[in-house]
Order: sequence, then structure tokens, then C-alpha cells
Amino acid sequence: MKIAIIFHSPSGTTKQLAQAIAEGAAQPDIEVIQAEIVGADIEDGRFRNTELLQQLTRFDALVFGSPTYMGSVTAQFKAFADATRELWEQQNWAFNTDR
Ligand SMILES: Cc1cc2nc3c(=O)[nH]c(=O)nc-3n(C[C@H](O)[C@H](O)[C@H](O)COP(=O)(O)O)c2cc1C
Repeated sequence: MKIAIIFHSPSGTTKQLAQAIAEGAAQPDIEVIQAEIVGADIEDGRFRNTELLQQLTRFDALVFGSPTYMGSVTAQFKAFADATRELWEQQNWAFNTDR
């Protein structure tokens, strides 16, 4: 089982939660990675870290983390979520149980 935790955490609280989840999920047969969304991933308002997006197709479970900003996720997290549109279109995430 492979688990990825993707989060944005400008002041570190969500990062602590991501760390706690990673520690709680860790087992000999479970791989857990943490990927922090950072400002450099965003160009002209778009999430451009294609390496991370491509990596995410190989995980069995994804955990998302964002602070609440004005009642929603942060703009940076939303940019990441927007960038996953093609993965969703290809059904590389949900509903695919054959990997
Ligand atoms: C611009 C801004 C907007 C925020 N809006 C909300 C909000 O609508 N509701 C809320 O409960 N907290 C809000 N917060 C508080 C953050 O969600 C909270 O401090 C969070 O733990 C920060 O996470 P981080 O340490 O991972 O960056 C806001 C903080 C900032 C800076």
C-alpha cells in the first residue's frame, strides 16, 4: 500500500498534522510520502509541479491537507486541485481498483 499526503501549510500547523498522519500510517508494508505545496509550484496562478502530479498516479490512497482560508482551502491548494483535472478525466484516481 502506498499513501501520499499532499498539503499546503504556510505557518506549519497543517504540516504537523501531515507528519502525525504519516507516523500513524507507517507500517513495514506501507509506503507514506509527504508532498508540501510551496509557492514555487505556482506560476501565473497555476500549479506547475508536473513531477508531483505524475507521481500521484502510483498511490493507493491520497490524503489532502490545507488550512481554512476565508471558509475554503488556500488559493495554493486550490491551484493544486485544479491541476489534477486531467488525472480525474483519465480516471487515474477514484474508482480504479485494479492497480
Ligand atoms: C488569510 C487567512 C484566512 C483564514 N481564514 C480562516 C477561516 O475562514 N476559518 C478558520 O477557521 N480559520 C481561518 N484562518 C486560520 C487558519 O486556517 C489557521 O491558522 C491554520 O491553522 C493555519 O494553517 P497552517 O499553520 O498550516 O498554515 C485563516 C488564516 C489566514 C492567514
